[in-house]
Amino acid sequence: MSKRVSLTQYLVEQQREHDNIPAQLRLLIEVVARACKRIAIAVNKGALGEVLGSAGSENVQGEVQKKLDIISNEVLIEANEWGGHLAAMASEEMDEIHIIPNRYPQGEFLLLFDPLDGSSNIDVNVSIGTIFSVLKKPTNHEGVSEADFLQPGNQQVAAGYCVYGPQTTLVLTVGAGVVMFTLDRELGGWFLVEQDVQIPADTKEFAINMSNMRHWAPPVKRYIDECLAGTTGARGKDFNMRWIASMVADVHRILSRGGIFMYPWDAREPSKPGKLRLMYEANPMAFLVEQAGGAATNGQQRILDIQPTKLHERVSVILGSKNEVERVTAYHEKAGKP
Ligand SMILES: O=P(O)(O)OC[C@H]1O[C@](O)(COP(=O)(O)O)[C@@H](O)[C@@H]1O
Ligand SMILES: [Mg+2]
Ligand SMILES: [Mg+2]
Repeated sequence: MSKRVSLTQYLVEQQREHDNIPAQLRLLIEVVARACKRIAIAVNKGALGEVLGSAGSENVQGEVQKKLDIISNEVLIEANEWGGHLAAMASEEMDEIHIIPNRYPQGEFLLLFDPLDGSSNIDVNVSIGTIFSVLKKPTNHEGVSEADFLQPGNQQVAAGYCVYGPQTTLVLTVGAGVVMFTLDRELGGWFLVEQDVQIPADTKEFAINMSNMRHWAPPVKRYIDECLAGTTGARGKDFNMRWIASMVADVHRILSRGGIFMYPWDAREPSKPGKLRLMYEANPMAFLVEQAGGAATNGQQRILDIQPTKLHERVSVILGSKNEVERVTAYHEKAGKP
């Protein structure tokens, strides 16, 4: 068997040879990876660990929280609080930002996460995940506030996710391509399995929740109608469809073999730009997808260029294989908003 490269080894080598991972960021990524390992263990125990089912509470977006949403959030907070790398954290499951308490050393980074993505799949034993994003705290003032988090995604210094599926895999970018590490449960370590991940520019596979079709805007309807028409329509080729309902798992498939993922604006709640969260879901995934040669827009503009106005902001998401994303975006441009 060829020599295995561990996550630590990979990060240290990147730091030494390419100077693209400062020591504090490397340590922060390792802490997040350790937290994901703990979440993976809890996910794996399932009913035996009494982690399934609803927690009986609601988060700031009015969604019912699952026990694992709360457990994963607590694991990430606890693991990252004392390390000295962070100034504050923000989570899909917390109304407000979590400032690192004074009793711990303060760091220069901000960590944002969707602790458990794909909550509707927890109890049915389908792949779920954790998504994270790292920003630098602005240095022009003392202390930290929510406003410090409101940076466009193009300011991210690292982003990634962990997918808890048949394998537990950590996918990471620090702005120099995308790498994947799989957890070896016996050894308890992460090992490099994929380097320089690339998304093919063309695809014949789309992912969208088709049950919302009647609520879509015309450009999305046009694109999907053309895919469904297959060889008999404008595209002249047949398409396949996949929808896992865990963004992490759908994006992981796209990073592995290409495809397009869409959770567009729809008319069910017209005042909301979309279902997915800009800061915890769209930005980190857009960073990864672009770093793998793909594209990510909200139909109007590059997701990474959106200036957030609030922490829990939602956004329409179209991402994956470049040529397909550009096609859907062009359909939006022709049609005007949304
Ligand atoms: O059930 P729907 O409407 O198809 O939504 C599925 C989408 O919702 C999400 O589960 C939202 O994430 P959370 O589970 O973190 O709330 C995405 O992962 C997924 O793409
Ligand atoms: Mg999510
Ligand atoms: Mg979630």
